[in-house]
Parts: sequence; structure tokens; C-alpha cells
Amino acid sequence: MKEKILHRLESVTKDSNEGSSEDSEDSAESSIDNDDVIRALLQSPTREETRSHEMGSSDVSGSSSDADDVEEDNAGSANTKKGVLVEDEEYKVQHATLQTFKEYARAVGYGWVVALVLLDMLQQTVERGSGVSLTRWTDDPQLGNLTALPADSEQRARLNNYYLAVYAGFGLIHAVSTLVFKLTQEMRQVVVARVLHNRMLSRVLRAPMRFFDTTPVGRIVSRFSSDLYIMDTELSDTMAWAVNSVIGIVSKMAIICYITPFFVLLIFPIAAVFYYVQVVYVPTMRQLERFQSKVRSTIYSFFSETLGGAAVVRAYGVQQRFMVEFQRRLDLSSSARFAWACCGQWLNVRMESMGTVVVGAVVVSAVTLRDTMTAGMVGLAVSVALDMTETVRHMVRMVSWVQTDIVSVDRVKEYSEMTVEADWRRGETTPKASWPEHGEIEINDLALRYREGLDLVLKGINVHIKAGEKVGIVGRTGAGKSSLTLALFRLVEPARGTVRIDDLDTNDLGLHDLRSRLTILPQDPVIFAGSLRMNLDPFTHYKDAEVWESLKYAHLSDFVSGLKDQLDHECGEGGENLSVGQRQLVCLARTLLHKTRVLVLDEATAAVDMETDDLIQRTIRSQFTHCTVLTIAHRLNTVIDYDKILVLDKGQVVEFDSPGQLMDDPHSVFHHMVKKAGLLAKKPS
Ligand SMILES: Nc1ncnc2c1ncn2[C@@H]1O[C@H](COP(=O)(O)OP(=O)(O)OP(=O)(O)O)[C@@H](O)[C@H]1O
Repeated sequence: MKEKILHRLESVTKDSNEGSSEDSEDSAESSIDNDDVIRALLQSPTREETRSHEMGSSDVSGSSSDADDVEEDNAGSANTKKGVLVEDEEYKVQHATLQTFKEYARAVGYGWVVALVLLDMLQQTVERGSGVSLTRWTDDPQLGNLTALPADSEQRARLNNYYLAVYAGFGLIHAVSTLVFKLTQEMRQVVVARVLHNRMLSRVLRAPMRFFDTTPVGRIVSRFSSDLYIMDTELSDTMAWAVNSVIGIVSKMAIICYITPFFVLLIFPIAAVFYYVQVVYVPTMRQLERFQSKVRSTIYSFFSETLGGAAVVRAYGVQQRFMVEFQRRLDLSSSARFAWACCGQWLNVRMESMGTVVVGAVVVSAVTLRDTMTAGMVGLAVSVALDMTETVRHMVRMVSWVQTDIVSVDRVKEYSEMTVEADWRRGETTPKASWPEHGEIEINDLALRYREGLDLVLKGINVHIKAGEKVGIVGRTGAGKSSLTLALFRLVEPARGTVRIDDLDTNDLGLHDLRSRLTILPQDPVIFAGSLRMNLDPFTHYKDAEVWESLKYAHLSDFVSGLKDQLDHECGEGGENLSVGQRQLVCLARTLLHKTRVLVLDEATAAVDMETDDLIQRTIRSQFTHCTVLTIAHRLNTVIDYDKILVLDKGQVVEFDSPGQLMDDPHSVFHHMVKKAGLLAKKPS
């Protein structure tokens, strides 16, 4: 057990080192100002002390001031909600409540929880029982002196065997119950972690875009890594230890009270001291652990930033300044560590004192009752009392760890219960396999906002795009061009209005049905780590010949055939071993392979050179002749010969006509844009 605790202590430190869960991500989100941390360090005990006074006995961890924190936080965020993109989750999910324990117990299964507690009680009873059996053995008058039963008598041997068998019986039951307990606990632990993981994963994969807008990736990764790790490996152990120590203390008290009844009088004062220690130590320690890892994570972020910018640091000759700053952060971390160690010592002193009082009380009672107590009983009472201190200390630590670890359940639960996007499929409105056959798009009064409380970014768009038309979407930055394409794919649900494609209202369709029938070539080419073939045809729907054909049209076949592994060429993470232009061409090949009637190009060529841009545009013109193409253009020359130009401004349509017509009108916005770009001479005939 001690080894486990030591291991746990190390892992607490290690977790912190690794920038555990929220803390590392906190540092990623914003680098923490040292002064803030110092201020927090200085202020936290006061707040926690206040909290400890306010805590009710039945309140396992939630508390009024926790609630205050949350309320304060909510009030704060409500005030600034509109302007805040990433919400602070610090206090929202930092303290567990009784509800969290219930949630965890529900995931484990109430029946299993009861079974585990009963098994634990059995273990403790057996442990105490074996102690009592030893007492009986040593106190047996027939064995106590050789005059009662001679050393070599058969009866003495039988009696010894009897006690030995009883002791061995207790040992056996203890071993079996421990084995069953451990097996059950581990099995349930795996099941719970799997259930909670799957629940969370299914929600996160289907989370709406606003979730990803407002949630840093680090936060999501931390829920799937450290929070699940805690549930996978630590939580059930710490809980088992906490329950085990509580039952242990009760059973030890019962034994001591049975042997020395005077001890009953001491139970209440001891309980009061214990309660005091518990409410002061647990929250303080928890907070100090958080601060430690928070401060430590600032060291790591500073260190990695300095490493990353080492060339600049040297170029400006400011190594000394960075070293001083680093040492200052180290000092800060040591201060937090020192406070943490002091807190541990504070507990040790109180526990040792309490232990001394308990042992002293037992010894005094034994002396007082010496006429009625046997030596074996006194021995048992003293040994149990000596053990009590360690058990109580252990319990305090375990309760503290449980309260820290259980927060992970809350965090995972939060993601497991979030709202998800609309249904992926809607049986009653599943479109025909050939939909959209023509690619006619009718947008009526389309309004869109990214999140509740934000302003509309599209304000009543009305556009009718005929089948097969090539439409260039232009407008100033922030005009709503990308938002319009997101609305087509329902990545953001419209606030009002409809988009009809070939007479089907896209709002009625399942999201998967809708998105799989449209194609988008985004600005940032998305390449996954894996083979080129996997990137082109992830679901292996197409034959090699078709894949090669798409590569040919994407002007990539020469490049790919020159590769050693050809289609099996490893693309590396994010396509790191391909140039940006090549990545964009791979995406184009993917689009060509999965050709649909409606194609959206969202500034697809913004990051490539003119030559690649030209290649892509030529391919689009030749290969998507019968498709409806919507192109968000940053270079006007790419759309100047399109059928129509849609000019957006502040979320509204300001012009929608053929480029020729618009350029003929000297008052049109498009005319001005073209003029500014020096393309007036290129007017299409
Ligand atoms: N994820 C988002 N959350 C909240 N608001 C957003 C989000 N994305 C864009 N906006 C806002 O919506 C408005 C329209 O943005 P959008 O990206 O559609 O413009 P755009 O015309 O495509 O601009 P650009 O040419 O710079 O890409 C802007 O005011 C922008 O601030």
C-alpha cells in the first residue's frame, strides 16, 4: 500500500510535470502572468479557509463557496459572454459534487458498488477477526502455562492446530475476498472508463461547430487523455482505498472500544479533530497541487518558447534576461512546492499527535482495567491503536485524492451530455442516390449566426443559382462569403430561411446525406497521415485506374508515378512531405474522384502560386462543366469569366449578375473591385 501511495505521490508530481490536464492547456491558452499566480497563491488559503468553515458535513466536496465561485464565474462570464470566444472552465468543472459521485456509481453499477463495499467490509472483518483469534490463542489458559497442558501433550497439539486452522481460515478468506474484490474492481474500472469514453467520443465527434469554436483543442485532448487516464487507472483505486480506510477506522475503533470501553468517550473529540483536519487540509492540499502544476506549466511553456526562439534570443543578446526570468519562474515553482510540503507536514504533526493521544488513551484504559483485561487483549488494543494513526492519515490523503480525481468524471460527463448536431440521417427524407441531379440552388431569406447571442453574419440572402452555373462569390473580408458556404453544408444551422437544392430543402435532410452529396475544396488542404491512396479514397470506393485518372486531371500523375511507392507513398502528418501546392492538388484529385453536382471552392487557391492556381482553375473548368460551382475568389481574374458574380457585403447580397453586366455598370461594387485590381481590360465578351 505504501508503495502505491509513494507511486501516487510521484505521479501527482509527474502529472504536474507533464502539464497535467487543464493546467497544461491553460498555459497553452494563455501564458499565465506570474503576478497573477503569486496573487492566487497568497489568496487561495484564505478562500479555502473560508470555504472550509462554510462546508456542511454531508457535503462531500461541493460547497457553498464553490457555488459562489461558480456563480461569480457565471456572472462574470454572463457580463462578458458576448465578447468571450473561449469560456474559462476553471471553476465550472473544478469541484465535484455529490451528484458526480452518484454519476460515477451509476456508471459502475449500484449493485457492483454495494458488492464492492460488502467485500471490503468482509476483508476488514476478517482482518480484525484474525487479530482476535490470535488474542484468544495467546490468552487460552490451557496453553498459557505448562501445568495445564504439558508441552508434548496431544491435547495441546490439537488445541494449537485448532487455533492455527482458525487463523489460516481467516487468512484464506482474506486472500480470496481480496482477490475477488480486486478482480471486480479492475473489471468495473475498465467497463466504466470504456462506457464514459465512448459516450464522450460519440458526442464530441458530433459536436456542432460552435463547440470547436469555443473550445481549445488542448482542452478536448486533455479530456481524452488525462481525464480518461485518471478514470482508467487511478480513480477506482483511490476510491477503494478511501472506502477501505473508512471501514478500517470504524472496525479498529470498534475493536478498541470493545476491549477498552472507556475509549468511547474519546471518539467524539477525535472525530472533531479529524473533521477539522479534513476540512482544512483537503481543500488546501488540493488547491496547492493545482497551483503547483499551474506554476510548473508556465515553466514548461516558457522553456519551450525560449527554445523555439533561441535564435532570436541570441541574436538580440538577451540570454541573461531569459535566464533570470526562468530562474524567477523556478523560484515561484519551488515556493508552491514548499507550501505543498508544509501542508503535508502540518497534517503529519496533527496525525502523529492524534495517534499519540489514541495510544495513550488505550494504554491508560488498559492500566485502569488491568484486573479484567488479559495480556493478549491489551496487545491487540495497542497494536490496533498504533495502526490507527497511519489509517487515518491514509484516509485523509485518499479522500483528498478522490476529490481531485472525481472532477475528471464531471469533466467527461460535461462532454458526454453536450448537444450534438442534427441527425446524420433522416429516414423519411433520405434523398435519392442520384440527388442532386442538376445542382440548382435556391437560397431564400437565409440568415445565420454562429452562436446564440452573436449578431447575424448573413442577413436574409436571396439567390437563385441555375443548374451548372459557375458563380464567383466576392466581397470584402468579413462580408460573409465563407459563412454562406458553411450554411450550404449546415456546419452552422441557419437562424432562418432555407436552402433548396434541386427542390429539396436541405434543412429537412440528414447531415450526412447532405454533406456527402456536396463537395468542397477548402483553403487549407487537409491531408491525413497515411498513404496517398488513403488520402484520395479513404473509403476505398474506387479502382486504382480511377484514382490515377483523377491524379492525371489534377496534374499530379507525373509526380506520383515518379515516387518510389507511388499510390502507397506515405504523406506524413498533415502532408508534411508534400508542398502546399501539391497538397492542394491532392485535394483537387480527391474532389475529382468524388465528383458531385455541386462544388464549392473556398479560396482554394489562396495559398498556391499563380501557376498552380491556373492548373486548378483549368481543371475545374474542364472537369466540372456540368456541375454547379461556387467559388469564393480572392483573385478576381479566376472568376471574371464565370457565369455569375455574387457580391456580398456585411452579410447581404449587394450584386448578383453576370460579370460582363456588372463591369459595364460603373457604379457597381464589382466594377470598382475589378478596376482596383487592374482587370477592367479583361472584361469577358
Ligand atoms: N467561427 C466564427 N464564430 C463567430 N463569428 C465568426 C466565425 N467565423 C466568422 N465569423 C464572423 O462572421 C463574419 C463573416 O465571416 P466570414 O468568414 O464568412 O467572412 P468572409 O467574407 O469569408 O471573410 P474572408 O474573406 O476574410 O474569409 C465576420 O464578421 C466574422 O467575424
